[in-house]
Amino acid sequence: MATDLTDPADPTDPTDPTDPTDPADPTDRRDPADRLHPPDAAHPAVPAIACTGLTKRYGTVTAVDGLDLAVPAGEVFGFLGPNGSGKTTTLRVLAGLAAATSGRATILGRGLPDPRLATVVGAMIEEPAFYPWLTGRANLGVLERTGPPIPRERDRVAAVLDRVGLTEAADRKVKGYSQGMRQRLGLAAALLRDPQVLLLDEPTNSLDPAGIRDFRALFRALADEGRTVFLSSHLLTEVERVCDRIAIVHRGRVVRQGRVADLGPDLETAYLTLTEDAP
Ligand SMILES: Nc1ncnc2c1ncn2[C@@H]1O[C@H](COP(=O)(O)OP(=O)(O)OP(=O)(O)O)[C@@H](O)[C@H]1O
Repeated sequence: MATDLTDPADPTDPTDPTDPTDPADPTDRRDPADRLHPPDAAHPAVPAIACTGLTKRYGTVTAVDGLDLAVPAGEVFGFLGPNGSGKTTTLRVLAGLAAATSGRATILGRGLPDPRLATVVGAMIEEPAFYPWLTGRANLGVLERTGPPIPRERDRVAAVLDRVGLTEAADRKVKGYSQGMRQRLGLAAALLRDPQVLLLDEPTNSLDPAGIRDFRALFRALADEGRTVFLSSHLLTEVERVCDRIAIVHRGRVVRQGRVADLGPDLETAYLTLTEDAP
């Protein structure tokens, strides 16, 4: 992906979406997504992720159908829905891997697509691709050298390998990795550039119980650091344990979003009721 190193706060940058307007100003009639700010996750008025009428069609298939979403910064947000309801497609659009057919999406106030987001968004979507004949550490080294700039840290690769519990296996070739180890390496790759927003597609689906527990703690720690973790999942119990809020998507639309506690005592019942005519 091309990298634009333009200073986002540079007033001479014509593409700079920074807008000094107070986002809480009730007299400002513009679309909230147009009242833009520097990419600052700590700014409470700017949702980390916002979608308005987001639509993605593949030929005659409408994968995402007018999806509205608001994900606050600094939280773990669960994106739930039946098979084929549009979760991965939404994540692909948010990660810049697919273009929306219509509608609007912003991350940290920046309208998509925006190449500058490559430095503040980390993604693990579908099966992460790695060179099988290289070690996990070497694969991350390739990403470190080829992508957008990386935080100045003595050994960033070692730090993220440690964070996902892969230090011991770091010098083994990826072709010998289990599914769960690949998933850990995928998360390490997503964390490499110290992102403010993480987009994770079913990040725990190959992990053993200890791995799920470790990832849960990691997601919470990332959110406590002010980052936003947006994850899709079918594991309702896990989502209940780790997420602050959720959205339930059905046939490409959000049918419910809010705090987990507000969905009633039983997330499974709420989910099944809202998606009962799913194929
Ligand atoms: N590249 C594509 N070409 C055509 N149709 C696609 C493509 N990608 C997704 N779709 C269709 O879009 C719809 C949504 O798919 P998507 O993968 O986003 O669902 P999902 O909610 O992630 O499903 P799952 O829970 O099974 O992973 C499905 O009908 C799927 O067949």
